[in-house]
Amino acid sequence: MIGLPLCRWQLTDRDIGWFHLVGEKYIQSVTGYGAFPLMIPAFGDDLDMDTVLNSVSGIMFGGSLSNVHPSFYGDEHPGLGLADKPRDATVLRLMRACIDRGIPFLGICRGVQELNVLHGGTLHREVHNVDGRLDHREVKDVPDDVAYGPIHTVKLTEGGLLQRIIGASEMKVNSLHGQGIDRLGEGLQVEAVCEDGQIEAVSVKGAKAFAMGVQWHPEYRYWENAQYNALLGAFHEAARAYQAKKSERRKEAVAMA
Ligand SMILES: N[C@@H](CCC(=O)NCCCC(=O)O)C(=O)O
Repeated sequence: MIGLPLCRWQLTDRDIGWFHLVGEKYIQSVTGYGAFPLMIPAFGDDLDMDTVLNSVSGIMFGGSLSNVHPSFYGDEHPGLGLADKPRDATVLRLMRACIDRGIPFLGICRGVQELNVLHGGTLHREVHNVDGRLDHREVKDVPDDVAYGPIHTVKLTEGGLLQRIIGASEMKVNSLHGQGIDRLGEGLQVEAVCEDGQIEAVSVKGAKAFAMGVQWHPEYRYWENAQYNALLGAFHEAARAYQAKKSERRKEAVAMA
């Protein structure tokens, strides 16, 4: 079972409460690898962590139109665009727990930004307004497969985990984000950098399990892109290994009882 943390949005003006949701492409990139998605509500401090963490063999922190609220990286200026503090609070707890317990995880787009913030890093509020940076935002008024098509090149860190998974020194990726990593969080390893210098992928140094975030969207039609498929496949492989170890430990505990 792969956990998918949900966003908490208001979809109607009617007073019928909030909606907790995730894009279907994230669900498909779980079921497509033979796993089942566990939807994790954005309950923040009220989330029953033990139930979630005991159920999953990995967590995929997907993208969202909302931005991480700057108060989570020590900036008290108002946020830009859509906020989702319940998701921020939930995800930061979950990621911390994954790292502590050695549960494999993959952060995608907003997910890599959350990983950086968890490690004390900061975000550029608008990458396109940083000197020398490309515009990393979604190209509007084009078909979906163009908007989500590979648009710029990232260089993979020589000898890094991502480079070993992909088996190349660079790859072309899609780009649909306004924010991005500014100051790198402590304990993170840069895994990929865009041609304009923007950090595009990081992993947790010395992690007990797969612990990586990428700024692009490997879940978008991953079956048509061998490199996206390799990345998602590596995450799912780590989740299967984690699950096998967990089952083994349970069997041993039963045998000892
Ligand atoms: N809002 C942040 C994060 C961008 C992001 O995660 N986009 C996802 C778009 C929808 C999707 O395909 O899931 C930013 O702008 O940097």
